[in-house]
Amino acid sequence: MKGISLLGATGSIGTQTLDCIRSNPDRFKLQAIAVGRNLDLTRKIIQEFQPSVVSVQCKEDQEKLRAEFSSHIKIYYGEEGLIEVATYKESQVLVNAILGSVGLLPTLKAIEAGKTIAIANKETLVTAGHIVMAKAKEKNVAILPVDSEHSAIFQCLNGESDKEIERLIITASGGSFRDKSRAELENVTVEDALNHPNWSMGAKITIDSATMMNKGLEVIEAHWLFNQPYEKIDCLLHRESTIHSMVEFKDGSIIAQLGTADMRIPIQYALTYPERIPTKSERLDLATIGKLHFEKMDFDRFRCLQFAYEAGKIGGTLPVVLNAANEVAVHAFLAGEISFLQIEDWIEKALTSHQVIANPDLQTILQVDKETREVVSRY
Ligand SMILES: NC(=O)C1=CN([C@@H]2O[C@H](COP(=O)(O)OP(=O)(O)OC[C@H]3O[C@@H](n4cnc5c(N)ncnc54)[C@H](OP(=O)(O)O)[C@@H]3O)[C@@H](O)[C@H]2O)C=CC1
Ligand SMILES: CC(=O)[C@@H](O)[C@H](O)COP(=O)(O)O
Ligand SMILES: [Mn+2]
Repeated sequence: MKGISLLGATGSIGTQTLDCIRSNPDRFKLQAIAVGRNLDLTRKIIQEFQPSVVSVQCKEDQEKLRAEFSSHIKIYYGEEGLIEVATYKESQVLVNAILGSVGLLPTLKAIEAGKTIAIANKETLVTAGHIVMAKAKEKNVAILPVDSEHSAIFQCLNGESDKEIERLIITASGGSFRDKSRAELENVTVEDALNHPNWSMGAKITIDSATMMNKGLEVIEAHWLFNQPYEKIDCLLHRESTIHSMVEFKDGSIIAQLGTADMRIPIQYALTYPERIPTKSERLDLATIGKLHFEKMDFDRFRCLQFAYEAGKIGGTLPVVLNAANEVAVHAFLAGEISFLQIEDWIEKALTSHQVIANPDLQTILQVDKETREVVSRY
């Protein structure tokens, strides 16, 4: 039986992880969960899965749940709670499906505690990939990708050594506005942006997909997970999201991973790796799909992707700024405070005004993250 700690249990990846656990009660036991503010769903999860540890975002909610549930369930809140969940002694695996850079610290603590990490949260690797991967190596801890593209690349690589790889090819759906010109983007609404053509996901990543920042974050994530230089990481527009990503090898062979747009497949693979077991997911029917389409990525059209490549290549604290500015700008867009195109303006302004610090330690990363949020919130 594999004990699982789950950060972000009430979210899109979190609830799909619960579905994988629910489908395999003989294999997995949900031991600990962290959630944000969705108490109604949290109550249901506690009743169904009876985790030993629960963490909520704020003290007020901790008090509410403490009054409702038996003292056998330990209820924490805030950063301390995230760490309690991530390092819970009965869990072998941490699924990091929380939103944003708040996922970094608990992940590092879980690595120190020797937990296997199933990582969906991109922000952890984007902001501190050098620290996370070094710590994982030191502690001999596996970092297993959940993000569909990275799971695809992981499966295509299947243990091939670095020197066999010619390039990684990350596919991109193009998001909600892939058929709009830049002029047409001037007046798009939040509702339009949240209408992803292929995937059902949380609001923030759906906006990232529309700006192409999601692909930018994935490029940086791939750089760290697969130890490849940015020059060997390409993106390809593929509107069907049927091929989740590919690897081209030295001999010219390209290996691709395909599947339906159902995150339960990569989530479950991270939980059962190296085994594969059945899922309830719909099967891919290529004869019905008929055709797959591919287009070159347009970096003028999708400026956030260009920003991410530049930030990744320069490195240091610049990816921290990229991520924090993006989180604040997307939040402002979702709140109706700025337009869609202002998201990239805010990110560009934050990047160009930042003095890069090379090889930052954890404290510096957390400080730059905090300062960037403060600065960008005042734009
Ligand atoms: N959705 C997808 O298909 C994919 C997502 N990812 C990545 O996975 C991560 C999660 O995405 P997704 O599931 O879509 O996001 P959602 O917005 O659906 O869920 C986010 C989760 O994090 C919780 N949360 C947010 N802030 C805090 C906080 N400060 N403290 C504690 N909990 C918090 C939310 O709690 P609550 O709702 O209770 O407030 C919720 O459980 C992101 O990094 C995303 O980029 C990667 C690949 C695919
Ligand atoms: C499901 C998943 O992994 C998302 O990151 C998804 O890939 C978003 O798709 P696009 O960013 O390609 O629109
Ligand atoms: Mn993805």
